[in-house]
Amino acid sequence: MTAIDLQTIRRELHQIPELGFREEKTQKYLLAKIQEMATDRVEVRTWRTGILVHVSGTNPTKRIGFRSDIDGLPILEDTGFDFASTHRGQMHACGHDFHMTIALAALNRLIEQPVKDDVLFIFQPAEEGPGGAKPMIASEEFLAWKPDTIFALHIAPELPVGQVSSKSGLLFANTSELFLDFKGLGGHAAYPHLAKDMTVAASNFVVQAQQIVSRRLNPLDGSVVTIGKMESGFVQNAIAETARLEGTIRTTEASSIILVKEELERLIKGFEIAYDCQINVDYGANYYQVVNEEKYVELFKTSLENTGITYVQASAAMTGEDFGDMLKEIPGFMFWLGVNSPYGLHHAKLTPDEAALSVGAEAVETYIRSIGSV
Ligand SMILES: CC(=O)N[C@@H](CCC[C@H](N)C(=O)O)C(=O)O
Repeated sequence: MTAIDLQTIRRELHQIPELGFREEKTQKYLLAKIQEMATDRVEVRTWRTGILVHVSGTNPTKRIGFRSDIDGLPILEDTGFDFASTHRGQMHACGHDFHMTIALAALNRLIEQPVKDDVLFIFQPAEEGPGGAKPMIASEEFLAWKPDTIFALHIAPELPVGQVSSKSGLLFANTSELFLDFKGLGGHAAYPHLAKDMTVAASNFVVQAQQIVSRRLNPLDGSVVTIGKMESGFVQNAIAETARLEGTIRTTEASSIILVKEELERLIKGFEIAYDCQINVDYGANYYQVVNEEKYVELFKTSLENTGITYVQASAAMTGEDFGDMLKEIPGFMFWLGVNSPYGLHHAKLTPDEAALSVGAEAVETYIRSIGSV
């Protein structure tokens, strides 16, 4: 595939972002591209909205897995691109359009020039939520082709094009989604003393929850509680009877997720008394931390030595990834790919540089060749 093809594919995918487990158009698009390049060495299976592509090696002793996530986010795009999302309110704001394009490019090269080992390309749905990795790796389709080692990449807006980055050990945090529904007694805006105002309760809850991180957890353990969405009431002159908070918990220690949840539940009990209301909590999806195995990070670093790609040491980040659930079962690693965007991940103006597409494809192909041809 030429640089032009990569740009076209990325732009076409960018226009059709879909939320987790609803990636029907994306799946159809990917299947058509895979079909164009398939030979008798290639077998394809679908799992829900995901796809598994198996490329048989010439003399296999193991199977190498490369995973790309395929879903978008519920974010209203504001890039001004002439190839912006055609699905209003949904955007590839986490670079999964890049991840898929790079996977297709590497797949194409591996089909044209196979290695000794088998290679499995995994197009996984629902990374942003509710989590596709766990159910996918438990599926019959996946288990039939379970890789011996696995890897994945994620775009890094803050790194320049031409740079990749990783580390052994912890790369990404443990996560848990957080959904809170408040129910009190609504009323007229002019009579606050006769109502139980859920806007005030939820607002105070957001502030108090921040103190779990600063006052209840060991400061040496990294943790984050972020409320990304808040909704309450219907009109400016009525007291809100309901409120909803949506957020996420992140910790660098798997056990700290439990502590944060215990503290949240204490807070909930206190708020129910203080604000005379009911609060329902739902923890949604949980992802296990991404832990890279040193051996594979070293092999990756070595594989890049004769390319123009620069490897730099990463620090752990509080981002989450359900790829952590794959790495818990299958040894491997994940790396960051520099894409030099002035706006970060999950921003409505994320603008990764398309020059990074060929860098990503080269890094993936080079690594597979280096461990799959020996
Ligand atoms: C790389 C990245 O940005 N991943 C997401 C994963 C989201 C998990 C889940 N929906 C949650 O918010 O806990 C991230 O936000 O880090």
